Amino acid sequence: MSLNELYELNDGHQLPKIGLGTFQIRGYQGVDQILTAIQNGYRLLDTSTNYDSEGAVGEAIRRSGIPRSQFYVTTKLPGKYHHFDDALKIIEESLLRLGLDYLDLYLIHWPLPKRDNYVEAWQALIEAQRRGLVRSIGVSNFEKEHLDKIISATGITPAVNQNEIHPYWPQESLVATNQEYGIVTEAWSPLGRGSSELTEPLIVKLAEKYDKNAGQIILRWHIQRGILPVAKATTPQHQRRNLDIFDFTLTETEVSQISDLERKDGRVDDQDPKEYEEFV
Ligand SMILES: NC(=O)C1=CN([C@@H]2O[C@H](COP(=O)(O)OP(=O)(O)OC[C@H]3O[C@@H](n4cnc5c(N)ncnc54)[C@H](OP(=O)(O)O)[C@@H]3O)[C@@H](O)[C@H]2O)C=CC1
Ligand SMILES: O=C(O)C(=O)[C@@H](O)[C@H](O)C(=O)CO
Repeated sequence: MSLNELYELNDGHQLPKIGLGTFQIRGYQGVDQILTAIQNGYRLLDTSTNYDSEGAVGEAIRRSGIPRSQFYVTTKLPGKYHHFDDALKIIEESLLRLGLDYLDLYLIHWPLPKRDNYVEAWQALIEAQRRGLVRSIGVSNFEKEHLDKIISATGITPAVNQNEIHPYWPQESLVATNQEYGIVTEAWSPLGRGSSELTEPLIVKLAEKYDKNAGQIILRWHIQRGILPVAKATTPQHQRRNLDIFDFTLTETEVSQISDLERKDGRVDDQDPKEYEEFV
């Protein structure tokens, strides 16, 4: 397996095995940090209208001098735009902010089931794909019941579900559901947002065994579970190391041992998709 291998999506498109998260990477400094990541080899860039980093992502792509066709750009629909016409307009706004004429992947950021407009939002994404604004469409933070509802209402299965996944929150059941439905799972906060997961004795022991660092062990665990981690890294050394995870293999037992680090309160920020309301 190598960095150049791609995940195949259920709509015929592809995605790299790992991406760069851009939550809180913005402004001129953000452009520099994303440009460095691109120079270090990242081609999948994950942003969101909610992050206010779409401008920095687009500028870094332009400054890189690398053809747009080599990038995989993802952005996401905020909850306040879960209505059909609004969603299509904000997708166009994202394209304007990024300075691109299509998106590779567009996700509903959160289902917001209390508001219960996510089926209408999904219908808008289907229309955006039909109009050629986006290549692939997917969801984020959707659980089985939310997936079932949009699939039965429209007959269209998302290509991707981006979920919170890290060693304290491995989400084995949801990952299995995504797999059963032919949906590629992306992991957000794949490193537990740089928390104590990186100093867990098991992770440190495996890092020594494989002559890697803790972040690389965790990212390798995602890859061997068939998951696409979207890891944020502003430090150039972290950026480089996080791509250097394709020259070793954890044993099946080690993969299971890392999953066993699960905690009941393992979420990074207590964001339960059944309850969570976006901050805007
Ligand atoms: N769909 C959704 O609802 C959500 C999506 N996301 C997406 O997921 C992305 C990643 O999640 P995020 O919450 O940012 O957290 P991550 O789990 O990616 O952790 C990022 C932190 O880990 C540090 N780090 C990165 N690599 C290493 C390494 N090799 N060793 C040690 N530390 C390391 C970074 O430091 P440094 O910056 O110094 O390199 C940073 O502090 C977001 O940026 C966003 O794109 C996030 C939350 C929710
Ligand atoms: O970063 C994102 O994509 C989010 O959805 C945010 O909610 C993030 O997880 C967060 O923690 C904001 O405080």
